[in-house]
Amino acid sequence: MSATILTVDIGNSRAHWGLFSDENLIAHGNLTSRGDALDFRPLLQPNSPHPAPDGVIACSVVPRVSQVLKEQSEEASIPCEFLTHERVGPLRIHYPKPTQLGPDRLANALGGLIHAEPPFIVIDMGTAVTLDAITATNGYEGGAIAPGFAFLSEYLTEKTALLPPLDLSRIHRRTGIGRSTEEAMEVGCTKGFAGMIRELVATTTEEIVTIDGREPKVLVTGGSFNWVKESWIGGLPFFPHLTLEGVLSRAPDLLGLPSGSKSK
Ligand SMILES: Nc1ncnc2c1ncn2[C@@H]1O[C@H](COP(=O)(O)OP(=O)(O)OP(=O)(O)O)[C@@H](O)[C@H]1O
Ligand SMILES: CC(C)(CO)[C@@H](O)C(=O)NCCC(=O)O
Ligand SMILES: [K+]
Repeated sequence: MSATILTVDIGNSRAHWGLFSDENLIAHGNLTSRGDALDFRPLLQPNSPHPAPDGVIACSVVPRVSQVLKEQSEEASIPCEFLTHERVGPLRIHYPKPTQLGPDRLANALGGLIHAEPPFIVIDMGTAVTLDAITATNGYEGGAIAPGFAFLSEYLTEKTALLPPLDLSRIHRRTGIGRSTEEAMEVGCTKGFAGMIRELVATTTEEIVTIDGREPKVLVTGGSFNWVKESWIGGLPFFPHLTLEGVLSRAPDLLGLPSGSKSK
C-alpha cells in the first residue's frame, strides 16, 4: 500500500512542508509564519499532479499555528498528528524534563537516526540554532540553543543609532579585518556565527566522548547558508529535509500509514 503524507515543520519564522509518496519527496515548500495566520488549506487538497494527502504529520514549536493546522486538517477530513516526546518510537530520551523539548529537536534526532548510528550531533540553523546530542549510551541527551543568524545581525541594527542593516544577500567580507562599518559587521556576524557553532560542536563533542568513548558524527540542516557551508561546514554532510524526514519516520505508528522512509 502506498500513501501520500504531508509532513510539516512549524518553526518561528516559517513552516516548512514536504509531501512524500512512498519514500520520495514529491513536493516541498515554505509558508511564512510572521504576520497573518498561516493557511494550510492549499496543501490539504489535490494539487495537480499530486493527490490530496492521506494524512498529515507535523512537529511544531508554535502552538497557535499547530491549532490552525489541526483545524484545517479536520475540516478537510484528513487525519493530523503531532510529534511529542511521548511519540518518538525508536528514540530513547534521557533528559530531565522532556516536556520542555521543542518537537523540532526531537524530529531532528529521529532524522539523524535515519542517516547515522549514534553518537551523533544534529545542528539546525533556523530562527534559533539548535545542537542536539544523541549518544549510543543514552539516546537523546540534550544540547544547546543559540541565536540564529538573523537575530545576531538584526539586533545590532535595531539596538544602535549608527549601524546600518546588513544585507544578507550581499556579504563581501567574511574574514580578516573589516575596514568600514559594513565590513566590520560582516566579519563580526559571519565569522562570529561560524565560530559560535564551531565552539558549540567542540564542547558537545567533548562531552559525548566522555559518555560514549568515541567521537560523534555531525549532521547539519536548516538555513540556506551557503557561506557557512563554504567557510566552515564544507566537510560536514548537509541534509536539507532532515526535520521532515524525522517527522515522516513516525507516520506508520502515528497515522497507521506507511512512510516508506528508509530507517536504519
Ligand atoms: N543566506 C542566508 N545568509 C544569512 N542568513 C540567512 C540566509 N538565509 C536565511 N537567513 C536568516 O537566518 C535565519 C534562519 O534561516 P531560515 O530561513 O532557514 O530559518 P527558518 O527555517 O525559517 O527558521 P524556523 O525553522 O525556525 O522557522 C532566518 O531568520 C533568516 O533571516
Ligand atoms: C529552540 C527552538 C525555538 C528551535 O526551533 C524550538 O525547538 C523551541 O521552541 N524549543 C523549546 C525549548 C527547548 O527545546 O528546550
Ligand atoms: K527549524
